Amino acid sequence: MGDFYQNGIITTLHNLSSRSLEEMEAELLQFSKIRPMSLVLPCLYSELEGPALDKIVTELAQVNYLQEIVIGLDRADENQYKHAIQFFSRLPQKHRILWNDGPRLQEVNTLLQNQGLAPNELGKGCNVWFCLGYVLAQGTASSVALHDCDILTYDRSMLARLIYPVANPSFNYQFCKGYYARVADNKMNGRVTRLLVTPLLRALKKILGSLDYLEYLDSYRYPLAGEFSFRTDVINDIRIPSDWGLEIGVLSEVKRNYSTNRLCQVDIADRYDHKHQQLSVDDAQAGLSKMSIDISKGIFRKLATNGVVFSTETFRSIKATYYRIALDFIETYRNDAIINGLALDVHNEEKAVELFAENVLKAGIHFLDNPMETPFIPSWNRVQSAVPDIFTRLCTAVDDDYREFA
Ligand SMILES: O=C(O)[C@H](O)COP(=O)(O)O
Repeated sequence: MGDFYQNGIITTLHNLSSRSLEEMEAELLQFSKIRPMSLVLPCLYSELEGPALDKIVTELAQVNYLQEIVIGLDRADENQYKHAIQFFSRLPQKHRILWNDGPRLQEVNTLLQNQGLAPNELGKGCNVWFCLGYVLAQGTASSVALHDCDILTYDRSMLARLIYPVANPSFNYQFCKGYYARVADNKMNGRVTRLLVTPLLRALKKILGSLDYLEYLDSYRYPLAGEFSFRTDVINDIRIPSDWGLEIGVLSEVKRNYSTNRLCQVDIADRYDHKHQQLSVDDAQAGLSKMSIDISKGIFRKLATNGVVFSTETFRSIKATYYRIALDFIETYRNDAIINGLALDVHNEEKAVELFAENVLKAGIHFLDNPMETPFIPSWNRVQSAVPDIFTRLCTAVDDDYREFA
């Protein structure tokens, strides 16, 4: 059991009791009569062959309060799509798979591309965007949860706790972010969150002063968590980035659209482990290196829309300040690890910080050189106004794929 401290400017919902999952699920089932709930699962075909997703599906098969599950399937050919239909067939809930690479959804994509409305980068952001469009098109869910498909420590209480704050009709939340400690195999993980995001936010506060946006982002205990939930109307007006800035981008968008007392975070698990990517020191287009560049660019871009003026010199100071603060954080993490009997490889931590420091500067310079570049996919409101029958096209494509191959 943790503490009950409220940090920052959004509500934190802690895990303070040993309340049974069954009791919580019984409540969720009641809520579902007033607020039908949907789950969105963005996944890669390779995750169907990995160790996490099979257990996730087994757990989800026991959930009785979900009205539908929408699975976004990336990087699958026809046979793999057919296999996916079979793989998910043990879900008793109504479920649909968006075969993103299939000819029907590709045709929808081309139509959007011709109007300049399609995502300009493939990946999780694009996958999530199409899934959310499909949820809107169905028009029946009023609360939606979304989580990653590589969670090795998944159990269905994660979903119950994640969706509860936006499912309980007596709560006023529009958006809720999950948090947890990424500790596994006796190690502290979450390298980008611990070593890039938190020290970068602290460095920016030191240089730019205590801006509302920075205080807000710093309130999230795990800003990069891929687990969040929201009321369906949030989808209409949200612009999400197609790159690794997805998580931070969603946090920025909900802050722009709602007052902070409609936003919260919830403790969803004691432990969390997932697939780990390479640091990728030699390739800025891959792994945690690309992630750190996309995230830094996303934060700088958002600060610019809040009136902050950047120059090469500012970015040099941000890099230097970030570097110093991040090194101090390594010491903090090291001591936190020691008191808990965990391992922490200080050399690897410093290697990551050196790379992230370079990338903070790279991201800054890139932003100055390309001020008009935007990874944002248009909101569904805008797409609907440009292509009024987009939802019918989307649903028809997904349903026809299913009919043809199921
Ligand atoms: O959450 C993070 O910081 C990144 O996803 C990297 O996580 P990892 O260090 O646990 O692989």
